[in-house]
Amino acid sequence: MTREEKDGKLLMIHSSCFNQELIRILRKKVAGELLPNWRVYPQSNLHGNAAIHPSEAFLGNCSQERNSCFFTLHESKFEDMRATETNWRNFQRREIYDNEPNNKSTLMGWVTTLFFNDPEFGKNKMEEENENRRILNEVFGESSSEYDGEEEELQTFELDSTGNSLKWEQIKEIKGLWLCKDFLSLEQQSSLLLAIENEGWFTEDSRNQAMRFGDLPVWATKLGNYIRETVLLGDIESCHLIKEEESCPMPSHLLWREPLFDQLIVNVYQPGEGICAHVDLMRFEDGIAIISLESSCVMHFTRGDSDTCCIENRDKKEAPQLKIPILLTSGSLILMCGEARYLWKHEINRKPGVQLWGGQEIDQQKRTSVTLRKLCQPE
Ligand SMILES: O=C(O)CCC(=O)C(=O)O
Ligand SMILES: [Fe+2]
Repeated sequence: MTREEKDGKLLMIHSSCFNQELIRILRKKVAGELLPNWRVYPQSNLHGNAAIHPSEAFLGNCSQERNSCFFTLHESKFEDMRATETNWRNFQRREIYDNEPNNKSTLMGWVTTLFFNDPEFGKNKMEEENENRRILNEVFGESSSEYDGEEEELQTFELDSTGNSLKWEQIKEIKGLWLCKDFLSLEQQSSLLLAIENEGWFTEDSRNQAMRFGDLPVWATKLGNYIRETVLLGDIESCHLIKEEESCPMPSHLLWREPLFDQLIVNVYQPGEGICAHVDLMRFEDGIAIISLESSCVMHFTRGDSDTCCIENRDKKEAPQLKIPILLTSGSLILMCGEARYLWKHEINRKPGVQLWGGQEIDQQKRTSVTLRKLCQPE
């Protein structure tokens, strides 16, 4: 165990004006540059948000009584912060400001660190630790490698954030549809396929679909967390939409729900097999993710209600239905929110002659997809 893991440092970020911009700053500047191994998570039972070291040691209360060290960050001081990470015990308070060069900067929040090996702080009672761990598990799913039973599964699927931004493409014809082409590296794709294989769901050829509700396998929870990170860190291609909520692959009210996903479908398609045009059932909330593995395919989107298709076409008889093709390559992720989720049907027709891209027919092999959704809460 490294010193860092033993220390169980917890970095807590507080903000009264929590928004996407703050999260981006945190991800890029705090988690990405200063502490490359730290992750930013939402914190449902504390105010603001917390960045937690991957060892995800313990969850502590943020209070003066518990001897926490306060500091705040200022954009111009990041270099300085990197150099003086060990000085955080100095109880300095530094603040996070937005980064508008021409405007007066506004305070966006502040950061607190807790050092669990601090002699004063380290007198942790066992009970308290267990309770803290329970809360962590509830919020993030079990993730600590200290749990014996998970060891094997953890080894088969790791999604360590590189802290790098991945490119997101907004599909301009379909509001709420975003594509992240390089979501998973080749290595990550193989380890995800291995994790799926290890579930033993598809040992019989006749089975081509597996579903899980509620507690998802660890690898699926990790996948969900990684989706969240990728959205937060995302390199978003210049957008034609100006409204804040529409300029992000997942609106914040969906991105920060807990859990992000609690329903999983793995579909396996043999060449020629696909899925009919449909809108996903209303029992699922908004915000649906599909990860594609193995053979590429073209997914077609058509308006669910053709009457509302295009205003210009409404009066014309037999107006051609708008059909938008999206190429889903292996390792890609699409996110469907809002109109893309509710007003557009999606389908994969892998019959010969239909899977065309760039004027060429796609060479079809086996395709696997992972769909992650959140069940609606019962009324
Ligand atoms: O396999 C896919 O890519 C799509 C799956 C899908 O749309 C669904 O399960 O509802
Ligand atoms: Fe679907």
